Amino acid sequence: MITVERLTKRYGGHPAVDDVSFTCEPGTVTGFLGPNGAGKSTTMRMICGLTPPTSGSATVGSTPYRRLGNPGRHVGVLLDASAQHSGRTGREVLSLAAITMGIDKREVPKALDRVGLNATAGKRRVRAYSLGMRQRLGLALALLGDPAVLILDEPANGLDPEGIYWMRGLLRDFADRGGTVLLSSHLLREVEAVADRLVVIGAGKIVAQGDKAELLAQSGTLVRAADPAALAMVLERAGLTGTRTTDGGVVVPTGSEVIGRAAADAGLVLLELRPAGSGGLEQMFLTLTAGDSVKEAVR
Ligand SMILES: Nc1ncnc2c1ncn2[C@@H]1O[C@H](COP(=O)(O)OP(=O)(O)OP(=O)(O)O)[C@@H](O)[C@H]1O
Repeated sequence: MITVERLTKRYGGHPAVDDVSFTCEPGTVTGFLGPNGAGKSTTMRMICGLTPPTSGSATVGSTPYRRLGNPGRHVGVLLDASAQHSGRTGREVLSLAAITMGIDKREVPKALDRVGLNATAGKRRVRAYSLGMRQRLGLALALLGDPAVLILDEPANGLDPEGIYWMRGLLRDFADRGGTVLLSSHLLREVEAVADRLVVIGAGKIVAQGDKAELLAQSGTLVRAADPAALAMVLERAGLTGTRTTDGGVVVPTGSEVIGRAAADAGLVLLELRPAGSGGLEQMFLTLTAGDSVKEAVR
């Protein structure tokens, strides 16, 4: 369990993280989503005791990270895949961590195997690793102490599609066995595929959070008509404001019945009328965290 209460971090007068509160429950994957510079890394660094908060608090299993004895046995952390000493081999990185955590070194080959790094990769120096291999090594390190909680900052960066699919399976399995996962990304699709809950942050503030299915259900109705101009007029007359999707539909923040009746009254032929689902979440993400960097996030 991770509990974040009113965390705030100011740099100079600028709030990088502003009054952020959320919890991550055992058995769930929480997707921490926001565009570049939104405050995800700063929040995670505060949870892990690396950045002191200006105010507020964070606990892992009801204890502040810095007060955890042998923290690697409680929480696995991957904040920066390139933080490892580049002159060490993957095996050495894990062996040193095993000694620090009091873990049998025989666990090291198993840890490498768990993340798809073979014996040859384990003997190579980290400087020769691709970013994807570094992410895998970082994940092996996070999992080495058999923790109940995982905190991962953009772990899919540098992984190829097969690697991303593999990682989703690993995180899903970890949560299904009772683990708690907090996973950040600036890519909606990446998080949406694996998360049970979403926490969306924009400019340091939480802009939405909740159960993924509930957020999807709240995300409006997608409507598409044979005559888009006539649909626009019908919506306007009904006092509804929609957001155009890239493929010609309109997401309207209301239920399907209101739109269906308005269209029927106007004799308008509808081609599609359904819960907006992930398309709506995409629109919500764009609206809530409006800014240029967000355009990249929904690709
Ligand atoms: N050490 C620091 N000193 C000053 N400003 C900082 C520092 N660390 C972060 N910031 C600022 O805080 C804000 C939030 O940054 P943060 O790295 O937490 O965002 P992020 O959501 O993780 O983005 P990204 O995905 O780009 O890493 C940004 O405006 C950033 O410039």
